[in-house]
Amino acid sequence: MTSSVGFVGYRGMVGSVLMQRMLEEGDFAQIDPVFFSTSNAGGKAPAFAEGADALQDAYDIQTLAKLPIIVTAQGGDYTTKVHSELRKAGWDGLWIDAASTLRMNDDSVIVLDPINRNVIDQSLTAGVKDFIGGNCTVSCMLMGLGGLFKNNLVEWGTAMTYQAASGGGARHMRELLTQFGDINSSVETELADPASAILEIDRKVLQTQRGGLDASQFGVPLGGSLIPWIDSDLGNGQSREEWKAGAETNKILQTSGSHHIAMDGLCVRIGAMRSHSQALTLKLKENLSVSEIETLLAEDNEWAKVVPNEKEATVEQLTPVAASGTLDIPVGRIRKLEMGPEYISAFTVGDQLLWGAAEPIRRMLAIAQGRL
Ligand SMILES: NC(=O)C1=CN([C@@H]2O[C@H](COP(=O)(O)OP(=O)(O)OC[C@H]3O[C@@H](n4cnc5c(N)ncnc54)[C@H](OP(=O)(O)O)[C@@H]3O)[C@@H](O)[C@H]2O)C=CC1
Ligand SMILES: N[C@@H](CC(=O)OP(=O)(O)O)C(=O)O
Repeated sequence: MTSSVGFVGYRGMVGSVLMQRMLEEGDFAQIDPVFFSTSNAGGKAPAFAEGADALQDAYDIQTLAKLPIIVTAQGGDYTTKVHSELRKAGWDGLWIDAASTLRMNDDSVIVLDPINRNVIDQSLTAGVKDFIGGNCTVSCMLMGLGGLFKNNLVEWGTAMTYQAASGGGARHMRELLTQFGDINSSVETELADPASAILEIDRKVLQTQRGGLDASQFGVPLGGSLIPWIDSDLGNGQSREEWKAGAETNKILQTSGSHHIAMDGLCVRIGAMRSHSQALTLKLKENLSVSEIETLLAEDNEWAKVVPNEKEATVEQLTPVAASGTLDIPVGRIRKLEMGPEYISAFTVGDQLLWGAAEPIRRMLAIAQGRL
């Protein structure tokens, strides 16, 4: 039996990855999809959805309200505008959303089922209606290190992130590539001549970075540089992206009281394309051996892939290039730190469009429909 589901934002970057995953998994076999657009109501439904009706207006509350489930990857502004109107109109369907807007509301659940399936199931039973995908960095960290977090073994942690351009959206990815191209062009002649002076190349590159690059999306050049601030300024020295680490980790795990896990760190944008990486320092509650830790991580979920803390394996398997386009979450560089036997390092990488955005909401839809 099929059931109707509304999809908003299906053609954006996150939405496209979501559609691709749903097609790969055959999810549409049990869904009667209704596609919405904020810009092209009446236009053709996407080609992959044979037989689907024309695009509906994503701001038409009456049409939306006929659906038992709405999945959106349209963005926070859309959620802010439409979600409250729908609820005010009495709609009590399930709202499954990639945007951060509703994440920390008391009546919403952050979904990452390999980590908090119990919370999701209890919430569905209790009548919760808003299920929201987590921040990409937080979701990827918990997928890689779930074996420690779920077993209540982490006292506190810091995450120093290396976040890809895709976190800003498609235009940011294009800007990064254009910058790389323009930097290369500015020294093309010198690069072709093996005898040219490297300091002259360096001078010209810097000159291009400082004045000759289009940086309208990121605000400052990212190609050949980095940006140590992501999302808004909370005014207390912390960025909003950094705040999410503690807030969302604890909400996903439903920690309370003495089980609260202090999580903080610095979030940095780097010139990677679509996988976010992070270097973690964790203070554990117990003195576990490295092999015990690796076993816990490897056994926690089928996507966490422990990479031995050796040079060759690390440089081959623990990078954005290795992780991008896959559901694997490589986790490595696990070793005891000088600070004491309970202090460990770890490094993890995850495709922020898959586990970081589309996959948790795809799976939430399957759970809500009893398919997972
Ligand atoms: N980027 C990320 O890494 C993450 C994003 N999110 C959330 O998902 C939201 C959507 O992000 P993202 O997918 O990057 O946003 P996009 O900008 O790629 O897409 C959002 C919407 O823009 C409209 N649009 C206008 N022009 C185009 C075009 N040429 N191609 C495709 N779509 C177009 C589409 O709406 P329409 O069809 O109605 O015109 C689309 O649904 C974010 O705002 C955020 O809340 C969550 C986690 C990670
Ligand atoms: N802020 C993330 C992407 C994102 O959309 O995060 P959130 O879903 O928490 O707003 C990044 O820039 O890498």
